[in-house]
Amino acid sequence: MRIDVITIFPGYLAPLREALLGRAIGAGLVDLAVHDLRSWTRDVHQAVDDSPYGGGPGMVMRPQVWGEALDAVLALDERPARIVVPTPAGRPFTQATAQAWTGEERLVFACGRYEGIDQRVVDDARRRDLPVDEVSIGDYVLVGGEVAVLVMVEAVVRLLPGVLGNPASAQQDSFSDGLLEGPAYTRPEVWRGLAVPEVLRSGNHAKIARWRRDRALERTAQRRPDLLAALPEDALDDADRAF
Ligand SMILES: N#Cc1c(-c2ccc3ccn(Cc4ccncc4)c3c2)n[nH]c1N
Repeated sequence: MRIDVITIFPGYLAPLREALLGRAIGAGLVDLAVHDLRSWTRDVHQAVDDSPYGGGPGMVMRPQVWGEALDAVLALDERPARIVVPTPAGRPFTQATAQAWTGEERLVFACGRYEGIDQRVVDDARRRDLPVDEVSIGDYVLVGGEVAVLVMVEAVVRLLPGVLGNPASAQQDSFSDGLLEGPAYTRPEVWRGLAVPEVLRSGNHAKIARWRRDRALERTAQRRPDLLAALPEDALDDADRAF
């Protein structure tokens, strides 16, 4: 997978070259390119924003600069790309989104700042039949798209084959089966008077699996009843319902 990020703060994306993601790049599983939006400005001040039509607070990012930047970055590689525009007004970015994007050959992230990017940039891309997703990582407001890109790239890349040491980890993630994952424990057996649940030390794999499923159902019911309500009919078996 090739990942391109266009931003006025390239340094914000430096963490993508660290740790697990850095190793995925080093192993050739991911190609990452970060581009400074100001490279496509033509004025001495390298202006990327202007006042909003209709008035209101803040500034809006100029369509000319973004249009030229996206055209140039898309032309760098012939692989088909999905354009991703983080925005507080976007559709929710979820584990399902991350999973779906693992099938993309290329992702191009457009990081806005100020009050966002002139809408015509997205409209122009869509009318050219380019796939564009306007997505939000959560119901809170950030200052720009860079942090959202860090979140989304990590969520996607960790799912790519060969990235995680043990692929089973991803299968047991929260949300992978529609539920939150339950509690985890490691040595010592007793810590500050708190013991590891006995069933986890029993060696009885059927009992352990049942206990873990019950804890996941319990935690999901307590913390995210919306996820429980959204489960498909056949997601819960009789043992689950008995819980
Ligand atoms: N994904 C995501 C986001 C963002 C986000 C993303 C891109 C931009 C570009 C500019 N801003 C600042 C801004 C824009 C409009 N209204 C208010 C503030 C951004 C915020 N905030 N919260 C999220 N969950």
